[in-house]
Amino acid sequence: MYIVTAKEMYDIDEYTINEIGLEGKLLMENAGRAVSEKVIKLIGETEPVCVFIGAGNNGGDGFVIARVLLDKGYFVQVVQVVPDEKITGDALFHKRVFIQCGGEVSYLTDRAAICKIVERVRFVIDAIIGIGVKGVLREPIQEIVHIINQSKACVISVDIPSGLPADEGVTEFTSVQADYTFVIAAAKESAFLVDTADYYGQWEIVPIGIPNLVLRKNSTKSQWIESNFRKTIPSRTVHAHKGSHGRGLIIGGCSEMPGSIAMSTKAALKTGAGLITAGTTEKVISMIAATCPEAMYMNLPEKDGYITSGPALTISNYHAIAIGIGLGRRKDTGDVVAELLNHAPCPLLIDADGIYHLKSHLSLLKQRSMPTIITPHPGEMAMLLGISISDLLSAPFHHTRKLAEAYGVFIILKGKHTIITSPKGRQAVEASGNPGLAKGGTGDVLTGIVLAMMMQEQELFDALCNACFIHGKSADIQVEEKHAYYDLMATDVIDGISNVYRTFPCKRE
Ligand SMILES: NC(=O)C1=CN([C@@H]2O[C@H](COP(=O)(O)OP(=O)(O)OC[C@H]3O[C@@H](n4cnc5c(N)ncnc54)[C@H](O)[C@@H]3O)[C@@H](O)[C@H]2O)[C@@H](O)CC1
Ligand SMILES: [K+]
Repeated sequence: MYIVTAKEMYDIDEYTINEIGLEGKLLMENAGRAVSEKVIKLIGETEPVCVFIGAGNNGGDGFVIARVLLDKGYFVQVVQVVPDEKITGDALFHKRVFIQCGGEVSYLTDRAAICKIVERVRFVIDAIIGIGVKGVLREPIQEIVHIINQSKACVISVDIPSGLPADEGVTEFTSVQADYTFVIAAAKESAFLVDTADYYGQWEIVPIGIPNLVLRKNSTKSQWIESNFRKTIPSRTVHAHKGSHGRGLIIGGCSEMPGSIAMSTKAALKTGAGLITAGTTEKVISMIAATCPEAMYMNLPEKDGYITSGPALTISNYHAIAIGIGLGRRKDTGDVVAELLNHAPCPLLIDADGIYHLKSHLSLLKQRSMPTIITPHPGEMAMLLGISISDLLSAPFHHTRKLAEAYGVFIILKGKHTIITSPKGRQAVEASGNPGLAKGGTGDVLTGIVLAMMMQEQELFDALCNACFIHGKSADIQVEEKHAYYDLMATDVIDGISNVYRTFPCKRE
């Protein structure tokens, strides 16, 4: 499930056509057929359909769809929204084939005529513009898009809702609001962004015969889905003992936030960590020890209820360390974060208040010889970058990659579409989870899950993706089986980890 920019998609098309030898006309035929199949499943047998067609290859896909539907006996009306001379190349080829097969094409831009057609059909297929859109839609297409959006018809977009940019970073646009989008060959970046994702409606990718190797060669991003989880999650061997699955240390907690470290610790153990030590203040230990009897505890020095650095903090004996949850923002607490950045001899995960302190110690990241992972939400990420949240969210792939590459850090940018980025710029989107997760404590649970995954035998990037998958799927299964978005609690997400392992057993189990 690759994710591409418009340029990457054009490179993929070009390589497939020129190097692999699959002609453009054939790809268009495949695209139109693949979308038609989905459309037929969606609309049933007798519904009249109107296909709106623009000047480029997206319109060419529209002519193929119109032909396939006509051939299957549907009443198909084709509205071409540009003059005849604009239809060229492969699109013109498929327009001629459509007409040869008995199809009729009307060139229409008149508002009244278009309103009349749209009122009469229950389904509109939007093949006006695809990934070739430049800037805000010009007239008369903009008005036609408004008419489509105001109609009661169910709108099915081909590849991308017309007018919507494929790439991140474009903030001004007018777009078709689709109910369904059948995306050609690979997902486009805009399907994962806060301001553009909803225009797609429900969407799915349809393959059109582009070889996988071409897709792989030309994209650096993909979606992390169930099959990735099943393939990469390591099995537990029968000879394993608690030391085989990682000794982890979680540092955090203060008098006001004792529960956070309890949840991270529990989540780490539930995810499969062998041994977890919670490093926190004496008071917090006394508050949480009974809730998590499986954990060990490290009593850390404190000042006014917050952890400070001191000799009690021993860090040499762990496979991975997490710091930040419920830590507080005092300067001397930040010194503990700096100490770990300087001396932690293992992978280090920094979250929550740890990320706040990291802002003053960013340069230390570059000199670490072991990996560092940060798990910011958009507010924390924007703070690290010194930009606004809206700027971050308009181009999250770009901004996270920039920070990851500049500081050699792995980043999990949390959100509806969580983006995982490696220091080399590899990126994955993990999209499980639901609005029930928008609640205090769920980030602490994720930290525990990530720490546990970091200590299992898998590539670190895969481990981070799998952690996000476990967290999101746990919430999804809980909501499917016994909770609602309202009452899902962070502790329910911990309990639900069992469901994830039972629902998606790893292949060797
Ligand atoms: N071989 C290929 O390249 C394939 C391409 N495919 C389809 O082709 C699409 C890309 O095709 P194209 O590159 O021809 O581009 P599009 O078909 O997306 O759109 C280009 C047309 O839109 C017009 N346009 C752009 N911005 C506009 C604006 N702001 N206002 C009004 N009109 C505007 C342009 O004048 C141009 O005529 C994909 O989205 C996909 O649907 C598929 O058929 C598969 C194969
Ligand atoms: K379209």
